Amino acid sequence: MTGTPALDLRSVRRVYGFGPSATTALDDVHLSVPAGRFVSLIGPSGCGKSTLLRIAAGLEEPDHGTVRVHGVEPAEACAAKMIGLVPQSPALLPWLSVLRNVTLPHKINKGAARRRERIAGNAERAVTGAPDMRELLVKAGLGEAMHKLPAQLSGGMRQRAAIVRAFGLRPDVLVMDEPFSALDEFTRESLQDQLLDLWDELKTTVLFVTHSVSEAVRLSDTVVVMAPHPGRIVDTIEVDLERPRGDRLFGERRFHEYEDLIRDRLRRAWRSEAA
Ligand SMILES: Nc1ncnc2c1ncn2[C@@H]1O[C@H](COP(=O)(O)OP(=O)(O)OP(=O)(O)O)[C@@H](O)[C@H]1O
Repeated sequence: MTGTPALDLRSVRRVYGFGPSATTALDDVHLSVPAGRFVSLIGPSGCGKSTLLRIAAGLEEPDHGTVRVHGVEPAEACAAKMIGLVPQSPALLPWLSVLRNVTLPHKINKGAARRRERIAGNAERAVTGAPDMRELLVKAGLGEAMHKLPAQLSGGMRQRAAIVRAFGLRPDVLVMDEPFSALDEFTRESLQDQLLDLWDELKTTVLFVTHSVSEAVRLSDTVVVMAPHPGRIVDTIEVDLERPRGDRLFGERRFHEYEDLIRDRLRRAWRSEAA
């Protein structure tokens, strides 16, 4: 897959509604993400982050422009289960144990592996198959909880289960829409650690929406700053901090310099809107 970006959006435009009440959610968006990168989208409310995610995940089509996922159209990538989605609140099936919830997608999507193999250059990932879900649950701190029902878990545990489930199909691209926004700070940091561990092990490309500057810096290789009216990309910042990025990172000057830089770019995005 060398050379073909995991995600490639060119001149993407998305407008909701018509006439004077139309909203340009995305205007002339270009984004190319090499395979294996962790990219965060950050920006004021309404700047089109979720719209961009939905378009990248094939849940919505742009009005103009092209989108490719490992060189193919999002619909084809979806059919081959190359794209995983973690929404803001975890949608687990309440009558199934955690273990059955996370293994279910693999069971019902067996045909996807064959489709994936047929997509040029993608055979290598497809044949490696699904990771051991019990092992992933243990890694995510859910070893004791794997036979419990979702209702018996805390919010943070449910979100961890949803992340493990998304990784279960070994998606080439994982899109995550503010998955930790409803959690307290400590749970959030612990989930960031676990997400980074899983990402490091499975080498998935991640597109992650967040409102938290420190979360974006801690997790990402690249932070994409967006501005609204019209929704657009205004800055792309490469985060050149060593990995693994444990708690120690919070004490490092360079970490805070990146936070300051991104806050400054966000302020400019706000000002450009107000002007
Ligand atoms: N289905 C829709 N119909 C009409 N307008 C929509 C629709 N979805 C999004 N929009 C509008 O498009 C713009 C971008 O919305 P989007 O949800 O992508 O922004 P966001 O950056 O994710 O916002 P937030 O941070 O508040 O979640 C907003 O003005 C929103 O009102």
